[in-house]
Amino acid sequence: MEQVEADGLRKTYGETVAVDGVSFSVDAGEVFALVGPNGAGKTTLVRCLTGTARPADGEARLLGTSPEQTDEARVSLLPQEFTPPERLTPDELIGYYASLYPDDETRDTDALVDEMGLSDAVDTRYGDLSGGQKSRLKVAVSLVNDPDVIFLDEPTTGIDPEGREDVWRVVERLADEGTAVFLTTHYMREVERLADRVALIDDGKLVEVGKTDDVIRKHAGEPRLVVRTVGSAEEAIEGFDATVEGDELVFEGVGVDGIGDALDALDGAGVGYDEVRWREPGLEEAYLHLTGEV
Ligand SMILES: Nc1ncnc2c1ncn2[C@@H]1O[C@H](COP(=O)(O)OP(=O)(O)OP(=O)(O)O)[C@@H](O)[C@H]1O
Repeated sequence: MEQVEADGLRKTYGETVAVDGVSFSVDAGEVFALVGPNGAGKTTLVRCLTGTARPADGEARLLGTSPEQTDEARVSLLPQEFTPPERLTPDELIGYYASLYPDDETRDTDALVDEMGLSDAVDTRYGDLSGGQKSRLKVAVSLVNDPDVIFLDEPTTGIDPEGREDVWRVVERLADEGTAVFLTTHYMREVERLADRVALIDDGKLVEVGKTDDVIRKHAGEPRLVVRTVGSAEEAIEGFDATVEGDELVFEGVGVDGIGDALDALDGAGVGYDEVRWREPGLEEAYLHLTGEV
């Protein structure tokens, strides 16, 4: 079932068109990622969908109704700018947010604290937590009401890799349990790991929406084998379908199966090399192509 829908959504601030005719939908159990450059319109789009940037033109629907009429207890929003009071501890903060909802509609808060890796810090004041602990606590707070739809606006910014992994596991579990997750992020690895579908917004418009794998296949370009030659790359290139970049030979379009043959051919031609790199392009490359940055 479609939990979030945008149909021709448009939001202006004076002369600025922050969101410009955006349409898409997010299903239950789906992780939908929104990516785009700074100022592209991501936060504004989240605000239109959650009813905090109104009025907007076009239509936004949340759990089948307008954002203003949606049952708030079934929705959660973790905004970028959420800053809890410095003096509250995780225990107090989570307890406070849990108290805003009926008991049977909240998660087990001890389990939540544990899952977010905060058990050792439950009594530490927010102001004394590390940056990563603060971010994980904010995600934990956004989960207390066990929402059917959750909007996470850059939830892992400033978190170390281990803490990010904790957040990712929670997001995966949420989606497995049927929650619709709307995620904005600047980390393409996060999207590759979590998102069923990705939308790229640039200058207020959706430039691409699709399954993450399809978007990568369509826009990321070819894999590259890069070989650093011992002698001159200019001389070594003779007879090879490659290009020279500095002291390296670059073979475009060589898949993982082709690496052995390419190196055998170099060996056969007596070309020495001391470093070989191969990379399958991912969402990062697709993003850069789509935003015209390469
Ligand atoms: N309340 C507002 N008043 C005026 N202009 C705004 C307002 N909110 C957003 N904008 C403008 O709308 C555009 C989109 O901003 P938005 O914050 O949605 O981008 P974003 O993609 O979330 O950026 P970032 O990745 O930096 O968080 C920007 O030009 C911004 O300056």
